[in-house]
Amino acid sequence: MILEKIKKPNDIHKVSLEDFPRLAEEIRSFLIQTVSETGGHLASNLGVVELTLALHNVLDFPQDKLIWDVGHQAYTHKILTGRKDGFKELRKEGGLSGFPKRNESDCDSFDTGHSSNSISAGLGYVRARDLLGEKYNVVSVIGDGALTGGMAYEALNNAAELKTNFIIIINDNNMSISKNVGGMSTYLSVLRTAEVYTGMKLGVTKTLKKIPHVGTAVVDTVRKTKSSIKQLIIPGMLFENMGLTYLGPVDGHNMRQMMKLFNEAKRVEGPVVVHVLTEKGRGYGPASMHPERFHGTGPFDIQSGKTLAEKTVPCYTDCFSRALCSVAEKNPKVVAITAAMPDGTGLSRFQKKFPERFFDVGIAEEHAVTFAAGLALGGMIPVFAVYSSFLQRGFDQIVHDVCMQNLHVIFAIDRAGFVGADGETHHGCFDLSYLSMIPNMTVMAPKNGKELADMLKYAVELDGPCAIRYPKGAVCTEMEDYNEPLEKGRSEVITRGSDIAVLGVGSMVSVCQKVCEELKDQGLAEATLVNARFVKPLDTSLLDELSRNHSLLVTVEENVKSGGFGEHVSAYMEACHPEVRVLPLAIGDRFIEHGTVGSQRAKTGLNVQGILEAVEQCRTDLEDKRK
Ligand SMILES: Cc1ncc(C[n+]2csc(CCOP(=O)(O)OP(=O)(O)O)c2C)c(N)n1
Ligand SMILES: CC(=O)[C@@H](O)[C@H](O)COP(=O)(O)O
Ligand SMILES: [Mg+2]
Repeated sequence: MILEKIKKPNDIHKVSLEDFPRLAEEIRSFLIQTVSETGGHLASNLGVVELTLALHNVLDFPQDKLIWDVGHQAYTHKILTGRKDGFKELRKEGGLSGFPKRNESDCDSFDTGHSSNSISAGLGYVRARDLLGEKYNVVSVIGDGALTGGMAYEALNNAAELKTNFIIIINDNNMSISKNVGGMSTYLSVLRTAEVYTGMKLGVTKTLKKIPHVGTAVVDTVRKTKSSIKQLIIPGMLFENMGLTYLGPVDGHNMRQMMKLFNEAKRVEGPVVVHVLTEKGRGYGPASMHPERFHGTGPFDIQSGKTLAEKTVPCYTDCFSRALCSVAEKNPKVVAITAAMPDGTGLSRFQKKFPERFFDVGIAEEHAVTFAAGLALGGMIPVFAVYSSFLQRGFDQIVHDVCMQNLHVIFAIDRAGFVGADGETHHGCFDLSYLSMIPNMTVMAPKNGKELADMLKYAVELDGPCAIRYPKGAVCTEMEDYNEPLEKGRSEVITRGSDIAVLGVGSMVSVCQKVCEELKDQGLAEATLVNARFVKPLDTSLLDELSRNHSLLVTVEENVKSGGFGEHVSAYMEACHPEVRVLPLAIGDRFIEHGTVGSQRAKTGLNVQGILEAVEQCRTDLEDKRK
């Protein structure tokens, strides 16, 4: 095994070029075997094996800086930097992260997880390097999907002014998670067939030279200008016209060609774009045939490619997906938007049923929000289905373009709360805070799948901006008999008791129900259980009512404490009912790394045991104070 020789960074330099294809094969077998057991991002990683080998061959770690956009494709980089043994614990608590992490290795130059920021980060490194008079290479690797995100263009625009070396690699596999979309994707397709243009270029040169007296001079002049004759033939040489050198396209599975080009790129005094063509899922039949299914996968059977999930339980995404189609059938104004995640958000079903009312805007959450604002003003009812953590990108647009104009835009926010194996970059634990502080916004969270469907119907009828946030994973089917009609800003009381009231938000309601049962089993008076339903507007009339026969209100939410539901309740109670103690339970002021959702909830005290302990502690404090 050649792979056995790779124990630490730069060991690749000891491998002879002839052995590279075998090494690539060994890495692919290792990746397939490992990910089939642990789950992870397989297809993208299989596509960049040779690209990573070629890069490692021309770079030195840790002094050179390699920044992987999104970072889901950095497995080979991890293997080549001495982390192969860690793959047994890939994405598990305390184990190897699925993304680059500076605290995991000094060969990881930037922590990533969200897309389209690698060029900005790389450019920052370049400017710092030059200011400090240091000498190292900076390489940002960005996928064709990530290149649909606005930040990438802001960075390219800025990078164009550089006079020193900065290598930007476009890893073009003609796929985002799903089929890539938009004009840039089309443009890359044109460049992909550049051999055709190379042929034409020679042809045109010959033709020009045939023009009597001036032909040769024209060719020479064009050659001498920076623009090169290529521009006469390739329509819109976007990168070159901007001031970046464009090299490629090069076969991303041909290591010799890539290394030659990378070495050339290192010599360019300025920003250089190297266009590398790769195949997503390469080397594993099921993944190359279904790259979207193997983009991120759970454990699977290598032979058949089938996932090993014991049984398929319906998830919130599925529930949302059906509910949306149902409201869209009744209301032709309902349109749906995704930022490159039709499968993850469940919009694929809508896309099939209502193709003309479906919009995939690429990985462009900021644009999606303002696009929705325009749709709303034009008379449609847009539903932007998006993961909580990715919506963070669109914050200003929510404030400025949607809420300030009080527009009827619906945000269907998936993956709200902990997400497990993807870790801190992907948790949706800020949305309750960053949404509920914006004027005009209504913020809801359903206790179960049935309520999610009801909230969506309600949101379509409502006017003004509105968000519904729901968690990753299996849908809660408990408490389905509790389904009072939704009323703006009104919570739902599930059980009425006294002394202690437990107010849960969304995913935490079923957990709170178990807490109340436990409290009852402990011989305490029956606690009141409240399904908050609305985080904004706050149900202040219920809080007034609860203040009459409760001494303690416990709020529980899968969101950071700062700016969350609990803080809003605390502020109100302090102002209006200071005699009632509020115990806000939420995520503390820190990032929670990868693991299982269960362990992440336990770590932050958001499980039955954690809540009971906090309540017990609080009651003891109250008792002590009374004495
Ligand atoms: C801001 C943001 N939105 C959405 C995502 C989800 N996401 C992760 S990878 C990906 C597709 C990336 O495509 P590409 O850059 O071409 O990489 P490939 O998977 O093809 O290697 C998407 C949409 C994300 N990580 N960050
Ligand atoms: C890398 C990335 O951002 C996505 O692939 C993400 O991991 C998808 O998460 P889900 O598996 O929850 O859809
Ligand atoms: Mg791609």
